[in-house]
Amino acid sequence: MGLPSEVETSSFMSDFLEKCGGCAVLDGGFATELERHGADLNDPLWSAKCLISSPHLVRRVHLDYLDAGANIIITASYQATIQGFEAKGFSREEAKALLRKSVEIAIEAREIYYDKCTKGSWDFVDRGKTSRQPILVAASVGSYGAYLADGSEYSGNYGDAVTLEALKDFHRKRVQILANSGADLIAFETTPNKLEAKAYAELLEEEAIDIPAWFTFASKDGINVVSGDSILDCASIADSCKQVVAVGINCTPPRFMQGLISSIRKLTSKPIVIYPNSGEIYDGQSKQWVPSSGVDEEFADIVLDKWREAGASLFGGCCRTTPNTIRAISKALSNKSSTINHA
Ligand code: MET
Ligand SMILES: [Zn+2]
Repeated sequence: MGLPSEVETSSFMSDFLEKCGGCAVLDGGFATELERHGADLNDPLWSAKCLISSPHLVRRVHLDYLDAGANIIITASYQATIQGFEAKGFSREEAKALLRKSVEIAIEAREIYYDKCTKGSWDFVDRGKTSRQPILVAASVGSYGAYLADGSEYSGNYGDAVTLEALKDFHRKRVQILANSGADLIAFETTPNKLEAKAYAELLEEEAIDIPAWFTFASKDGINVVSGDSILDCASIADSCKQVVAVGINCTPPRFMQGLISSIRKLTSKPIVIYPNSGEIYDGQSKQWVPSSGVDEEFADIVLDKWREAGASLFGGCCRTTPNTIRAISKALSNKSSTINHA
């Protein structure tokens, strides 16, 4: 298959959003939900450990989020790297197979869910024609800091020795594999600094990656990304990259979202994707989530309205959010679209 035409890539997300009724629902905290099912993720591979030890749980969590109303599910590859698997004693080929497996499990969950919907609901059969809720599988790519598992994921501080070329080399093979795995898009998540965003953009271009991607950044202050780089600079790197079909924020307290969405909106006309965490703060030293001193509203209707007005159109949850969060988002959005349709 050749490169998608620019027109095809640029309409990918708007076409999908139209099919979803204007806004799409993402899944919620993946690792969080694995832990709620009993997985022990205290490991350098974090959630990717379950690709080895409990793939059935990975499938279970994808299904839980699909049942909750997600239109986009994100694979368990956030902290899955060839380097990380090799450090565990896997061969290079086995490491690559584990990366592919993260996508295969998500695709399998989508098939199971579609089957269940077709068999179980009259709503899906319309005069002999089966209409299905569109579901995308997004292959997760976490940052170099996530691989280091030393807290730099949330400081964005890699030191001067880590150059643009080093970051590109670190991510290159994984991105190639995920791009050819059957996933619909690549989700570059929790991006902590401008340098890594630039590395992703250049990689997509150099490797002629032929599936779309989104870039989401994390922020601790609602103004900059976690490294202190300006969100405007980061968003403009994403905006200039033709394979990027959405730009946004993840794993950031809900209270910062409105301001960040407004900033990003000034820089790009691409769809804006947001999936905040619960508002608690991750302490990289103790590897624990601690309550924050700020005030966070629930993901209630009213907050979603503000985020929509500010310009976002894809909504989900990150760490410490659960299928209940996603169910609430899905319900709030479908209430809105039925109000609009019946107006
Ligand atoms: N998709 C990842 C997860 O939910 C994002 C983690 S952000 C630290 O587990
Ligand atoms: Zn998160």
